[in-house]
Amino acid sequence: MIATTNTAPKAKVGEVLLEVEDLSVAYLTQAGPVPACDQVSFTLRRGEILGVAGESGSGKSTLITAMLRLQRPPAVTTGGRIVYHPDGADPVDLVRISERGLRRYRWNDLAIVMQSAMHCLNPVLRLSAQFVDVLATHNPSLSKADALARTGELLRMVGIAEDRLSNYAHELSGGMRQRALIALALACNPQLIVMDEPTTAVDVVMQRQILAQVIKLQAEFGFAVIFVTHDLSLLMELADRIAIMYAGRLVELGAAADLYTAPLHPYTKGLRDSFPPLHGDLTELRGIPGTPPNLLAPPSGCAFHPRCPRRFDACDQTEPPLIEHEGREVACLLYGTEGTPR
Ligand SMILES: Nc1ncnc2c1ncn2[C@@H]1O[C@H](COP(=O)(O)OP(=O)(O)OP(=O)(O)O)[C@@H](O)[C@H]1O
Repeated sequence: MIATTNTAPKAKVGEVLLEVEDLSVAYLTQAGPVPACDQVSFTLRRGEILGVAGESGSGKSTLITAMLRLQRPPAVTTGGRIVYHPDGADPVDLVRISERGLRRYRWNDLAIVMQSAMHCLNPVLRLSAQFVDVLATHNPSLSKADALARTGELLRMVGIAEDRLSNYAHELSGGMRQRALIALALACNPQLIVMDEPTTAVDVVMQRQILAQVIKLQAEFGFAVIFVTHDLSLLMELADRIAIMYAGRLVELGAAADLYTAPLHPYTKGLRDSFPPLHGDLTELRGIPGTPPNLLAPPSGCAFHPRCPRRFDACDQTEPPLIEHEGREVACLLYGTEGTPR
């Protein structure tokens, strides 16, 4: 009998897992640094599902790749800390830990499912070989037969029949590849799975199905999830809390239902009104006029002010800090330090 899957002990659900503090990441381009992630801070608890939403180019992928230190040049982490609290051990700062030290946690504790499933699976290896490789690396004493049995179990968990074990990546549909990657991410019983929205090869219905499966597994095993998407209505269904990014900054963070039903930031409201609600009557969709800024030359003050229906005089001069307001965090001058809307 091989060890079955188990992850974060349920009793620990709610404890702090990760603290991201003032994380800044820039792409050092010939035209100058692009501050794609600018002093982002949030705390993630064990077993929590955090959604990260924002338009294309708002810095979501930059944030999550930097969190696991998987960014590639020209991206550079220019400041901040990512404090990971391993189960039963002292916290570590993932920004400063050695590459070797980091390897201990990456995949074992902190797994990521990237946007492009096709490119993450090895095209010349059968699925079975890829899983056995990963399992053997993390548990050298596992026999091949046990590794294969465990692979079958992992694939079943994400709804892939075992007869796919001998398939190559190109023989799988986009949705299956995505599921296979999720199974691979689950292989080492992680504490956290970070998922970037699949942008190609998976339609919206398939995306919902895959996510529903992840949430089911999450409920069973208790790992935390960070899920990145454009689609706020999807997060409203799945996430405990939602973080909204605009031009590399966190502009609102709060409980999913609060943020969706009563958004504070005008950008959050615009984003919400750009997607059809999952339930209820169809309403007219209103996009957000204008386009996200060029981060090489961002607008002065609040980066959203040129597109904001509620801007006032100070908005093009003062960059709003992220403050606490009505139980959530928001970066908008409409909400003063006294906590009252102006
Ligand atoms: N290799 C790069 N060189 C320079 N700038 C980059 C590079 N990659 C991304 N950027 C810039 O960084 C910013 C954030 O990009 P990022 O991909 O993180 O956004 P995103 O919210 O994940 O977008 P999407 O939803 O389209 O994936 C954008 O302005 C983008 O143009």
